Amino acid sequence: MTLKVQDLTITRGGIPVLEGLNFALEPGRALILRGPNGVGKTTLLRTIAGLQPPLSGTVDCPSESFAYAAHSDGLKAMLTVSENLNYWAQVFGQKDINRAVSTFNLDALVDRMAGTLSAGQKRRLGLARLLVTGRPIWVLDEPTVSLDTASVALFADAVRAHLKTGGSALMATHIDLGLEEADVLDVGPFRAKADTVAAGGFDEGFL
Ligand SMILES: Nc1ncnc2c1ncn2[C@@H]1O[C@H](COP(=O)(O)OP(=O)(O)OP(=O)(O)O)[C@@H](O)[C@H]1O
Repeated sequence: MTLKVQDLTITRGGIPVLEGLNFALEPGRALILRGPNGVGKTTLLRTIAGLQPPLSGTVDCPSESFAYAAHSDGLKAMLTVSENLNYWAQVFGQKDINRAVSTFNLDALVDRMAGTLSAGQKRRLGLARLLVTGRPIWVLDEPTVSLDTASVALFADAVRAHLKTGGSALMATHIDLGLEEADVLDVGPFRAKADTVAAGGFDEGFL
C-alpha cells in the first residue's frame, strides 16, 4: 500500500507548523524525517497516523494501515511482557507473539512486569508491538531513544525485514540506521510562514 501525502499543512496548538508537504512512500521503502527540534515532525507523524486532522491537504491511505509508535511506549505496567504483547495482538486480531519476542530479544523477560523493565527494555517491548499489529505502514517517532547499540541494530533488522515483506516505514530519527531502502526528507524548508491561529483553534487533545 502506497502512502501519498498531498499539499499538506499541519497545525499544533492551532498554529500552522509545516505547510506544502508532498511525498509518497511506496511498499518496501522507508522515509526518514529530519529537521530541527520543534519544527513539527511529531505533529506530522500524528497527522498522518490519523490522530489529528490536517489544516489542509490530504493523507491518501486509510488510517487502519498504520501502526504508530509514539515517544511514549504506552505499556501496561502491571502486565507482563507476554501479556502486553498478547493484549495488543488481540486488539489487532493477531495471535502469534513469538516473532515479536525473539526479534526484540525479549525471551528472558516474557514473565517480567512491564513496569519493572529498564528504559531500553521498555522501548524494545514498545517496538515489539509493531510486529503484532500486522499493519503495513509503520509510523515511528524517535524509535531508538533509550536503545543501546545492539538494540538499535535489532530495530534496524526488524525494519529491514518489514520492508522485505512489502511493508514500509515513516520515521523521525536523528540516528543513521544504515537502511539502504531509506530516503530522507528534511522538513525544515516546509516550516509554515504564517503563524496565525488556524480556524478551529486550540487542539486540546495534545496536552
Ligand atoms: N500543546 C501545544 N500547544 C502549542 N504548541 C505546541 C504544543 N506542543 C508543542 N507545540 C509546538 O509545536 C511545534 C511542533 O512540535 P513537534 O513536537 O511536532 O516538533 P518536533 O519536530 O517533533 O520536535 P522534536 O524534534 O523536539 O521532537 C513546536 O514548536 C512546539 O513548541
